[in-house]
Amino acid sequence: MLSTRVLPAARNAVKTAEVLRAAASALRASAQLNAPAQSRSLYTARRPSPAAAAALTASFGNASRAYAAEAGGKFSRKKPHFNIGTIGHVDHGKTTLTAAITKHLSEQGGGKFMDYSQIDKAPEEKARGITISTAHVEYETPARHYAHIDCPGHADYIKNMITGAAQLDGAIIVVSATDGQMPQTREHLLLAKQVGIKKLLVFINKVDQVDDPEMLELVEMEMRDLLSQYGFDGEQTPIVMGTALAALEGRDPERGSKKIQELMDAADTWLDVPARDLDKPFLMYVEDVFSISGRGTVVTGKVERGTITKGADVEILGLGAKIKTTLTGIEMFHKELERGEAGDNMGALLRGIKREQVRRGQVLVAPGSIKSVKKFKAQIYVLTKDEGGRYTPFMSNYRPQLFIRTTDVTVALTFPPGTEGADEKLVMPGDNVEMVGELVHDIALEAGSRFTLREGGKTIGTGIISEVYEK
Ligand SMILES: Nc1nc2c(ncn2[C@@H]2O[C@H](COP(=O)(O)OP(=O)(O)OP(=O)(O)O)[C@@H](O)[C@H]2O)c(=O)[nH]1
Ligand SMILES: [Mg+2]
Repeated sequence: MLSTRVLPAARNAVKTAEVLRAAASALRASAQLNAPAQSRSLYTARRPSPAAAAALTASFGNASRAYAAEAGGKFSRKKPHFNIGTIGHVDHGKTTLTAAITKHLSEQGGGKFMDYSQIDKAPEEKARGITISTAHVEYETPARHYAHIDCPGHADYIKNMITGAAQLDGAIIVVSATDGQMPQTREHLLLAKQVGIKKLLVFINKVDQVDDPEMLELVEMEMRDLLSQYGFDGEQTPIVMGTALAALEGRDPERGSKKIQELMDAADTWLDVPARDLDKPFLMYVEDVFSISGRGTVVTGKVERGTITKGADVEILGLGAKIKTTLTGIEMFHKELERGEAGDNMGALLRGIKREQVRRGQVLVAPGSIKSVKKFKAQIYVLTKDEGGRYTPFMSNYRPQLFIRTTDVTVALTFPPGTEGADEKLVMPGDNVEMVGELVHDIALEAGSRFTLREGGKTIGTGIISEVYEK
């Protein structure tokens, strides 16, 4: 059963993640303080990272993971957790559907009913200096535990999806039967694709307002076309038609609650729970490098994902390097370990590597699991001046610093080839724009990597990579 304590806790997801990060860095700091001066430990005195880098390297993906962990801790951990959301054009019924789902599932013991007004007054959260209003709602089916995100406005969806402040593993795109697909239906579909959402569900809402069954068929056909157009599975994607309002008001069960049940059954079966960080290929970012006499070169940093065991082959990647080596020792808090895993801050002893061969900004990875590239395509949200961003627009060939993990590299941003009027085109503060980036040094990047753009000491944008180019 749902605990009422979960909801306020969940709303504070971002804050919670901040606290967790602060705690983690305090732990690290104390580990350093406790290190004996002449220790042969892998943890020797560490240079403090610049404050800016510390703030920026914190990945916002963590916020939702912390959120999931926190929420999950109070539910049955046996159930897989899934981050779902409602997306779609203004007024098509996203919030009504969210409320209807909680009502329907609460009647089966799958959570607490949240009425429309509770969801609609979404609290504001801060992510990377950006204010986002997001309602976090929770419920469970017999198969899964869901955290559901509903945003009050189009701008909030854009920021949320790009920053990943409340990451979506999958989404329900709501489309009103009276209007069919509308501009934001398409924009949200495109964004969903760009941020790496693999599968969607469609809910065609307000069927009570349409008498002509052919009209409904048409909306469905159009949606299937549109899904395919944006690279989703237009044929197989479940499309459920119903009325969220009837479900919420407890009338017309044939088109109300039964359809909500159908939608949740489709969510349980069609939407795949993503691989947990632990199951992904190993990646650790290099924060610092030491030479320990008699032992060799040690790098310290955080394991972003995957697991590693002593004796495993790894690759040092980025900033011009691609070096195969073997990890001959793992240490955490002055203890030698056999295994490190996602979330650990560890020291890694590398065989046959000179101190000069490895540096901050590179990564240690499972060989071949990620590429180091200079060029990529990304979806970027440009902060407004009220969000601490630029006061003025920028043009093609703008060159801010790109911050990712422990490094920052100058990037030249241009419009994708074929963009009309690219030479005169302006990017305004507040815009969501797709751009091609070219870095002055190569770094390990892949689709889904999130980054921050800074200029003159302030954050001016945030982005997510949709594609990398090897040449
Ligand atoms: N007739 C009818 N009206 C509905 C249905 N679902 C929602 N509505 C109404 O449509 C209007 C918009 O619903 P919301 O749930 O606020 O839509 P939304 O997509 O969350 O809107 P924004 O958050 O403003 O983008 C409200 O007046 C709802 O009562 C339905 O199934 N049938
Ligand atoms: Mg709404």
